[in-house]
Amino acid sequence: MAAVASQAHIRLQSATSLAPALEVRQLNIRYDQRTVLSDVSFQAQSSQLIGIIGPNGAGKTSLIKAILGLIPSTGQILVAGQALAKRSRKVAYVPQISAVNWRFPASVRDVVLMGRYGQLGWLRRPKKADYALADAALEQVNMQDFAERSIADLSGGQQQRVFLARALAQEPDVLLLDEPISGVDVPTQEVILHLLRDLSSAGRTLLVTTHHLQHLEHHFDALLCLNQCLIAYGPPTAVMTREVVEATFGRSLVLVPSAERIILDCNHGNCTEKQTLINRDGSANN
Ligand SMILES: Nc1ncnc2c1ncn2[C@@H]1O[C@H](COP(=O)(O)OP(=O)(O)OP(=O)(O)O)[C@@H](O)[C@H]1O
Repeated sequence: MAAVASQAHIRLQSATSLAPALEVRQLNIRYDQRTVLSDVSFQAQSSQLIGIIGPNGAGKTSLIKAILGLIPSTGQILVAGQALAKRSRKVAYVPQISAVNWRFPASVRDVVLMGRYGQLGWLRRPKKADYALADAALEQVNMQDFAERSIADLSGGQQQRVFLARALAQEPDVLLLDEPISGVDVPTQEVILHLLRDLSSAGRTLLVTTHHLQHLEHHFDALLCLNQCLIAYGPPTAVMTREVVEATFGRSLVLVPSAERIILDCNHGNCTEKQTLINRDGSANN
């Protein structure tokens, strides 16, 4: 009997190890009577760093929230081949900083320890091992010297790294990050993007929403282009075609890197539309 049970366990293990780190099947999201995302299906593998792009209102945040089970949706979400409900602790979330209100007093270490609560339950106190994991997560994002500081006293970029540490303290296999490089300066963007690459190199799967189009080719393994449905999914060089960009953003744009800025320019031969200059910090000048 024990042999049969252990064979079944081995079969389950090999089935789940072959499964993608994350699989979304025919996902539909509606708010009230309005569909905001329809029929989205894709797979993400271990060690992949995936950018989610699309215009305002495309459904990027909604996709992340649906994967986390925070909003109702239909379809299937599988984590390592199992239903999200069984593996939810293996999926961590880093919210958009602007969506978080950190006015209540909490130290950086306390915020990072919150990443352990899923494992602890609300009534159990953190143990030595939980503090060790929280401190290790702070070191990973190079914020160990700030452990005793109040989270409210940190800059946006520092807070972003603390939220990343909180997610890491959860020991996730899949990390979902909502605009982690928005609202921070260029050097901090680079620090965060390199951190994300280190995490994916260590075997994690990362899905990252971004409006910073200039980072796409250098930093992401794959892009998921959304505009109320999945327009395209694949390596940046394959995905960033004129047709896909037009279908995603509603007009044809060419990304031209220059030393100081990226020029988003209309690609129609007879179009008189003005250029949009996107600065390296992501802000736009028309
Ligand atoms: N709680 C909600 N109730 C009703 N509609 C919502 C809700 N949250 C989002 N929406 C709508 O769903 C659509 C998709 O929003 P979502 O925030 O997912 O887009 P997004 O691509 O993340 O946009 P942005 O780039 O502006 O952050 C939008 O039209 C938005 O108005």
